[in-house]
Amino acid sequence: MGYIVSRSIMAITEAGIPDLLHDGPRSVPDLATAAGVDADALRRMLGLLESEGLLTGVAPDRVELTGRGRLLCSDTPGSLKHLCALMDHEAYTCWSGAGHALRTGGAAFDQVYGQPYFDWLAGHPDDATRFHAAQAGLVEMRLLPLLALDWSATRTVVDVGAGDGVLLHTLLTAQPHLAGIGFDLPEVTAAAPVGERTTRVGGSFFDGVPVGGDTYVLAQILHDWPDVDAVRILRRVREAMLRTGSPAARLLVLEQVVPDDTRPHPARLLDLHMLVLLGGRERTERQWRELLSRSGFRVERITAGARSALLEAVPEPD
Ligand SMILES: C[S@@+](CC[C@H](N)C(=O)[O-])C[C@H]1O[C@@H](n2cnc3c(N)ncnc32)[C@H](O)[C@@H]1O
Repeated sequence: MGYIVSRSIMAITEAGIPDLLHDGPRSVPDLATAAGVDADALRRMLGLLESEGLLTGVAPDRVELTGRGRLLCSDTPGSLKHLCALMDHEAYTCWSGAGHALRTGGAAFDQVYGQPYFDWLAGHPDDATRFHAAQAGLVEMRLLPLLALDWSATRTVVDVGAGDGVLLHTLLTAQPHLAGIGFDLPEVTAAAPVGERTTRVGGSFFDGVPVGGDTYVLAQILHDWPDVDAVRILRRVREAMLRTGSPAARLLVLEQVVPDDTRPHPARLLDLHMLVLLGGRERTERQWRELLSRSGFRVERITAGARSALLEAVPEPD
């Protein structure tokens, strides 16, 4: 019955309740009026979330967020509000096909919606806008390991699967000597804002990626795909790097690393979500090393980050 908790968190967040509690405690009727929701239903949902440690004070009618609950506010550093938007709608509905994923090892989304997720997004621009905005909202934490790197040997960075381009924009703002190429599907690049010193290029990374970069970034891309496709993407990136011939060529992969032990870890949940949504997977360190080696890369370093690990690799020569 865990989804009753997660659906309640999504409903409360979508109704804007955490932001209404941002400045301090409020009564349930006051909150219900401000959010335009039913006061009795709100009290019962808040009661559940109080027992989950997200807030306090439902019975005395002085509702207040806890530190965990604050993660649902828009302006909390590392806010998870965007994750709620990302896990809702089609990302939630496709879990009704979890049995299909279990039987076949492939995406449940394709069975429930009749086509692969990124194809479906291309035909549903409003959902695509929500998806890319939610991804962009999570970039702030995702790119922290990138910002800590030495960028002095890089002139041009190619963000492969750049989405809205927020990661590239933030990186270029922090490193004013860099130019950027944001590469994604044509319909995504067409809808994305063009930042300063940035070129947008549309195409599929299964056909090839732009040449001309010293550093190539793959942020939350490879986990969308099973190994056979991830290797195809990595080989395309390596081809572009070898054709460019930059002496500073490096690949930066921002992804989860699934722990080898049995302790609970968000990467385990994301691993199954990638399976059900896309037929993809999260990987252990050993699996990452094997995948990159099979694709012609040598892993130089793996650094743990707050929300994503950073894998640094260089292309092996032909
Ligand atoms: C999980 S999002 C990651 C976005 C971004 N890198 C980030 O960290 O927020 C995956 C991205 O891959 C893009 N994508 C999917 N299939 C693609 C393809 N065949 N060629 C290029 N980009 C693709 C999607 O449009 C989406 O922007």
